[in-house]
Amino acid sequence: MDDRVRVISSEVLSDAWGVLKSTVFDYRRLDGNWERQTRETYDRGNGAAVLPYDPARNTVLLVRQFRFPAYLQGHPEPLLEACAGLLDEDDPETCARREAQEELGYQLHDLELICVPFMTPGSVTERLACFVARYSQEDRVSAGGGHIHEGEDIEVVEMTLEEAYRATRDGRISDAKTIVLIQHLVIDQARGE
Ligand SMILES: Nc1nc2c(ncn2[C@@H]2O[C@H](COP(=O)(O)OP(=O)(O)O[C@H]3O[C@H](CO)[C@@H](O)[C@H](O)[C@@H]3O)[C@@H](O)[C@H]2O)c(=O)[nH]1
Ligand SMILES: [Mg+2]
Repeated sequence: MDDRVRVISSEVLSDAWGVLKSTVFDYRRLDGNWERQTRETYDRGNGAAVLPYDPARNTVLLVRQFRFPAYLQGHPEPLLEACAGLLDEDDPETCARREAQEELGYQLHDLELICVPFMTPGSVTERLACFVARYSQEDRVSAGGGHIHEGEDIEVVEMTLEEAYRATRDGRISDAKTIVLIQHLVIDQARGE
């Protein structure tokens, strides 16, 4: 795309938790004509998410936490999500393991990278490395719950994969990364993998 995009100018609108920029650029359309556009982008780094699965009991581990942006949108309750975090300085797998210890209180095995989607490509720069992993009850190392001093207030929720899938259908789970990972496990099971 480098021959179809020419950045003209970029302005930082906010540099607080993340960096919000407004960029003016010329874009060459499919018909060959150049068009000037302005787009805002929000960059707060990349992240990793992991859905641990216990094949012996057919269960998954999730976190339930308050998300202010979802609350603003009228979501009545804390969100049920796959455990996730921002990479900071870590590679995606190290981040996923770290977040699983901090938020879930579990040490995970056999992490498998499923996909690295853009979650909101129209405005947010972030890519999210999505993993599944294996766990058993013996892998519990702490109560989890996240960092209190960072305002995290996380409940660990275990449910059967079947129940989690039903929750993606009836709206109890409405977080995209979580839906992708649950569907991945369900499809693998249906294919006998
Ligand atoms: N002070 C402050 N803290 C913030 C702000 N925005 C988020 N935080 C806090 O910073 C912490 C970040 O925790 P992580 O576990 O590292 O990230 P996360 O919020 O769970 O993000 C993950 O999930 C997102 C949503 O699905 C993903 O988009 C992201 O990639 C990541 O994987 C959370 O306690 C969150 O409340 C902010 O504007 N200001
Ligand atoms: Mg998190």
